[in-house]
Amino acid sequence: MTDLIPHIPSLHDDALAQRLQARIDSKTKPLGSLGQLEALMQRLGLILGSETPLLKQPQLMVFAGDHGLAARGVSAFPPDVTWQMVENFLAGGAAVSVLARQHGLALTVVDAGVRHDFAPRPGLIQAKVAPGTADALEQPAMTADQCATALGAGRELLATQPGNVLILGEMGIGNTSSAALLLARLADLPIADCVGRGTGLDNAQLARKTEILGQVLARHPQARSPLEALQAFGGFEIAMMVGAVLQAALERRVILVDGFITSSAILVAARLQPAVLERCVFAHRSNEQAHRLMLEQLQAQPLLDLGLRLGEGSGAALAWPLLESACRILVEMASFASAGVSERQS
Ligand SMILES: Cc1cc2ncn([C@H]3O[C@H](COP(=O)(O)O)[C@@H](O)[C@H]3O)c2cc1C
Ligand SMILES: O=C(O)c1cccnc1
Repeated sequence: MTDLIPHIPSLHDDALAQRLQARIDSKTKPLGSLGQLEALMQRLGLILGSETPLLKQPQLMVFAGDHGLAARGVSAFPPDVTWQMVENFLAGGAAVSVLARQHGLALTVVDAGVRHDFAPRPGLIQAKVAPGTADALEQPAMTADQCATALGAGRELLATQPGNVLILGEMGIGNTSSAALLLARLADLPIADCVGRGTGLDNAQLARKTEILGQVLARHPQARSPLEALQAFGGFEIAMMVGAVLQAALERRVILVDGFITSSAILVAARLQPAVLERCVFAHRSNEQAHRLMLEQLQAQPLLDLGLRLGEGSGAALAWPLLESACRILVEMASFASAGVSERQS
């Protein structure tokens, strides 16, 4: 399994960071006045290794999988919604489909483990490990082999994608449960702090979900390493995202992270290879309550806070133009010298 995990070196480069800062500060604006966008310019410049970074052929990849645990009623929606939404993505009707079209993002849906047979068509990658994970209350969601297969497939398929940006999205009824379990175990937090309403549970349903997830954690006391936790709690879409993220990090691509579930894949990847985080841009803070804690664990400053709680990659697609703006400003904006604008007096 460990040969599936590449070493991700740190991007630390003081000289480039200083050149980037000098370039940002030379622009025709008061120092620091572009706020968080300036930190984004630094980050994109360091990831792409340039003072004038160019974002090329961004790939929005929606990883989909079903969850055995969903049969326990941990979601407000039935498991069939997973495959039905995959059809909706491919037909161009989902929120993320609309946003991808608006921003010219290539949208690919990856069947990592949906309990449904899809007809092959453009925009769909068939990489099904199995038709859904096992019920984590009874056994690990995946076998060690399945977990390794998902990681390897995620790495391989990312390696065949063009461009230098990976935009993460996901679909899988029940997957806020997997994300909550991963957060609870890997950050050693109480499950009550990690659980959320997902697709819209009421108070009684939330209490039931918390109870079930507490039992799942108790069922797998030995699953403490990132890979053991991933195997125990699932799902296939999260495991495949971990593989894709590791490969993207290795190839020095920008990784644009969406909400709570895509962040859980980053949490696993970062616990395996911490320098993954240097390649990540966090699009937004989700309304799934535990995303705040998740972002703290990842020491992440999200760009947006719009009260979204959808997933699919929708928040990442909405944040995409900010990345484009950051690069354009670095490349196109005039400096005090080039524009002949007077500098600050004191
Ligand atoms: C129609 C519909 C579209 C969605 N698109 C994303 N999700 C989101 O909801 C699911 C996670 O919430 P839970 O853990 O409560 O099931 C994931 O599939 C996620 O992407 C959706 C959910 C629904 C119902
Ligand atoms: O933040 C997310 O990714 C999220 C939150 C609720 C439901 N589905 C996804």
